[in-house]
Amino acid sequence: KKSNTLASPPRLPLIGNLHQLGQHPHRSLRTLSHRYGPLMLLHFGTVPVLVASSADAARDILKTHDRVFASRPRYRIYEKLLYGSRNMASAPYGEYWRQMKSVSVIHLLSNKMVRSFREVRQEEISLLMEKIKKLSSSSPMNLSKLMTTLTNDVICRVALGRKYGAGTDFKELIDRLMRQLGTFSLGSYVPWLAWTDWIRGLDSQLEKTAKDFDELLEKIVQDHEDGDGDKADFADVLLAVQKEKSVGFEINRLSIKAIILDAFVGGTDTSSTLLEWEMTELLRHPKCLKRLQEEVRTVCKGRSSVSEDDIQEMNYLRAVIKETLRLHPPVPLMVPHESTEDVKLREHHIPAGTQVMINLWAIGREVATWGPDAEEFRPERHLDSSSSAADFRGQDFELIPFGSGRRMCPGISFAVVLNEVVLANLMHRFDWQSTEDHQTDVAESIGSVIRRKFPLYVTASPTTT
Ligand code: HEM
Repeated sequence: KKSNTLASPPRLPLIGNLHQLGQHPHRSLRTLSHRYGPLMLLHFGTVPVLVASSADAARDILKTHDRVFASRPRYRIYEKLLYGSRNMASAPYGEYWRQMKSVSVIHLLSNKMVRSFREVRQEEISLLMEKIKKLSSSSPMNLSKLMTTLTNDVICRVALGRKYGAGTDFKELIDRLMRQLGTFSLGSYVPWLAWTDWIRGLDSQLEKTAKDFDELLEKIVQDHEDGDGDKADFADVLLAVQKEKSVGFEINRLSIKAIILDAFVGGTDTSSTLLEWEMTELLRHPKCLKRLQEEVRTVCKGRSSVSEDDIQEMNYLRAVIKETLRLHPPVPLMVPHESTEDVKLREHHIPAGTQVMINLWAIGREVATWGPDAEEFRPERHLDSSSSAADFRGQDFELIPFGSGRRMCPGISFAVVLNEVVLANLMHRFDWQSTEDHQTDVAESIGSVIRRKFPLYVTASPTTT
């Protein structure tokens, strides 16, 4: 292996390695990496794609050469659905992205803003608890759906100041958007095959979704301009930033809508998926469920709900969350990156314009890091500080479910606070049982956010203490 060409699985003309991705690319790519190594070069159509499948390879890309790999590929689907990629998540690396990011980090997703939405979280959790209580007396309930509604409602209130439930079909619209973003478009990789997308009718569907979404966002922003503006949701804050012109760049209407869109695209499915997998794994591991319940109930003895101040003392809760993020990173192949310059990576020459996929799912299951029981759900491993005290905030490359480096998820604090307090309340208030055939069901959906293939049905009974 002295040559400095990267290992590549054999490819077909035209489509390259696309046929090897299968239904679940994170799985197929891991299998390929066992044969071709933690750093391999594939071709999606004619596009070179570097695939990293180990913590070391991820570190080389996201830390050592962070700046070179900080851009995003242009996908037709993103261009169509996300304001010509003028949202933060799909903007190419450069001045525009930097400004969008600084507006988000300073004004929308800072710890101070996250704290300011505490009441929103509490209210929505109370509503969820009421709903579950009502449903608990009848047949099994669809917990997946309840989790989706909760995260949609929280993000709606935070971003837009109110829920868009009955009356508008906002939920259907988000659903449609997320489904289409996850659609694999052959035309993105084989440009001269773009007509196959057209034949599939994809293009006109994408255009319709983009138009529907834009009309809705336009109306919402308009409402905020006309309103009294005493609340401080994302739309209010962005309009104020626009007025002040204080960030040194003029944020226009389109950027405002694109940033709001980012919160929905980046925050809704990811957050509900994590809750879904946490409950799935806990139900499959009753001992863990019991231990977590005991912890939560001890800390919150005598109180009817868990508050955010209580979480501090819940070590096992944090271990359960970490373990779920390890085995089920909601975005298993991260969001694709692209290099902007030629670079030498471990003796290999990587030309500018190479796409990069980091297989977080494979990294979380590396035996070299996690030991022979890497495939097992065992939260205890995170309590035993000697073996692995890996944090998931981007410093420890064995566990980077939110990415790392310049493009790392800016919504991490937002997501973690919500996740902790929802899960703790679910544990505190109810006893849980899965319906039998779902006990072992860990089948996965397709798309870029990987949730359960089938909804999680459970029965709940209110705790008596
Ligand atoms: C459990 C929840 C979440 C997970 C697992 C998650 C994961 C990720 C990952 C893996 C990336 C890509 C990082 C990279 O390319 O290097 C990302 C990017 C991003 N996330 Fe999250 N995320 C979550 C929640 C959120 C929330 C709640 C928001 C906003 C309210 C958000 C907004 C974004 C944005 C805007 C980006 C793009 C950043 C950029 O391209 O510069 N995410 N997220």
